[in-house]
Amino acid sequence: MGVLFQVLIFAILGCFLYIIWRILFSCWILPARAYLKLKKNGFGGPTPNFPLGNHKEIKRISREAAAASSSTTTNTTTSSSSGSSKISNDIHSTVFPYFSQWQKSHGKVFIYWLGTEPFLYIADPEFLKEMTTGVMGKSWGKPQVFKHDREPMFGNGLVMVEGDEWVRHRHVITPAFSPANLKAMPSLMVESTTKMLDKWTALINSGNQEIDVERAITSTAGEIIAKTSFGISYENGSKVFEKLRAMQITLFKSNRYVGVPFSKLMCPKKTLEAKKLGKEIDALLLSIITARKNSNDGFPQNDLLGLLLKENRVDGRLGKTLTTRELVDECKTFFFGGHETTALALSWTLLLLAMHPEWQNQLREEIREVTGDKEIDFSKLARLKKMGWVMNEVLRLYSPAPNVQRQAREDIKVNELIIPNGTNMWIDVVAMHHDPKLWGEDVHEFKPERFRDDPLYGGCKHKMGFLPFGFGGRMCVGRNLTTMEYKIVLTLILSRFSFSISPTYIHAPAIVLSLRPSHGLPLVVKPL
Ligand code: HEM
Repeated sequence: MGVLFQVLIFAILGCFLYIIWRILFSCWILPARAYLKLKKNGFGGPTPNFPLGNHKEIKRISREAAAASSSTTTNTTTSSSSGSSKISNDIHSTVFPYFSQWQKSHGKVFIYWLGTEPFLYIADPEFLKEMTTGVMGKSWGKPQVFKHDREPMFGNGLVMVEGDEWVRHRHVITPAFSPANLKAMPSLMVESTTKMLDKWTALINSGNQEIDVERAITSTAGEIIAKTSFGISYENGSKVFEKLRAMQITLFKSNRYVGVPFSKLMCPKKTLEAKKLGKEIDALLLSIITARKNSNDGFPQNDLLGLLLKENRVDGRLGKTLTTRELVDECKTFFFGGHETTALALSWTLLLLAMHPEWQNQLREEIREVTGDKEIDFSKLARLKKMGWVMNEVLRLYSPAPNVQRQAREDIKVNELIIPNGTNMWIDVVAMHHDPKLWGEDVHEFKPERFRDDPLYGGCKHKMGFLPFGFGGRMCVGRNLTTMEYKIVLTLILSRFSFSISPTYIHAPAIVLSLRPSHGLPLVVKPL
């Protein structure tokens, strides 16, 4: 009995010590090792504290920036219905105040810490080029530390998968976005946009001239992606959207301590809530996919789901196919990645065009030249050149995807430096898009003509300095679809309405995963 008891005590003690060792190893020893390796390479950065890393400082700087900007809100709010001179496009220090502050002391490449996770911050395009040259798309990882938060949103969809799995997913999905396959989509886009604009007319006729265009466009972009991805109505798709939105707010608006050991246990309610919403979305999407697979008429629709099902790309016997479970995750990715970013690109465009009525006129003129007062001919969209410049300039100033993330899956050599396997990277797109050294002293001005002689890079002094759709093999798969939607929706809006900024608009861009206007975008809209 006594011996048995002793063995039991030793076993319990052994387990306890093992758990303590595991915790110390992953929370302290591993991060300390990574820290030393990065330090040895000469990277500087703000001093971290265990176990919060730089979270405290991030929160302090954000608080101070918010207080400073709220005291100047009255200044940035427009003073007249058409006035806009006080809205500043210089947004980096508002949306990423801590990076903006740290850049001043540590330069454009440094290390900061989210909890016990070191991140290499990069806002230097030359460093980015050196680092990424020779690393294939499939060799990049996505930071493990974000996966927990992003999993309910994107599952194991294209945005999250890595290695050979990423190659398989990308191989299956890319053809669905080819220009030939997108041909069926413009009519769906016109239908949804016309419905939105008819509502605007009705609102105006009933004496209401102010419209929150961000809300309206987000809803329309949702309807468009629901139709172009799944051939379903907005009414059916809206259930998915409501849950996705609720999940986004739960995950990204709360005070979560990402990277801090056991931080998930600190907000168990939110973690469970996000998991529950994720499961509900999966069930809804699975029922849509199953209904399509079981439908007698095969997969006639040319929406993204139809294209993937038709070509035996799901549950097929060929090696390069997706399982139904994987397709659910891809659908979630299209739903989320596909509507919010496009809606934001359009919303920020309307803000900038409201500030620059001369550009509204220039675009209207171009539309007339290209369409000749007829309905839009989709084969002519590429001829809307100025609209292309405007789109690029908006994506530069207000990039809906404000950063790109990577994690090294092997040691990466950059000249004499070694970035160790496992290092997280945060590429600050907003910083590079607002860097006067890359764009000139007029960097914060809305000047679409930058892209006249250099349509791809807008005269940026470095080709890696303009990254609205990311870079390398993992560049956005939906950019053709988005450009088509952008040009169609904007053409229809400009053909029917002119708009100026409402006096109630408050300029407060903020990051909630994407770059959004915090208080919507009320515009004064007038029929032409
Ligand atoms: C203005 C609109 C859009 C912007 C600004 C945007 C931006 C981005 C960015 C920055 C990335 C990350 C690239 C990287 O990691 O290097 C990305 C990836 C991706 N985007 Fe978009 N996107 C837009 C529209 C869309 C649309 C309409 C869809 C689909 C319906 C879509 C689907 C995806 C997918 C699936 C990926 C992951 C690609 C991969 O990792 O292989 N995006 N996007």
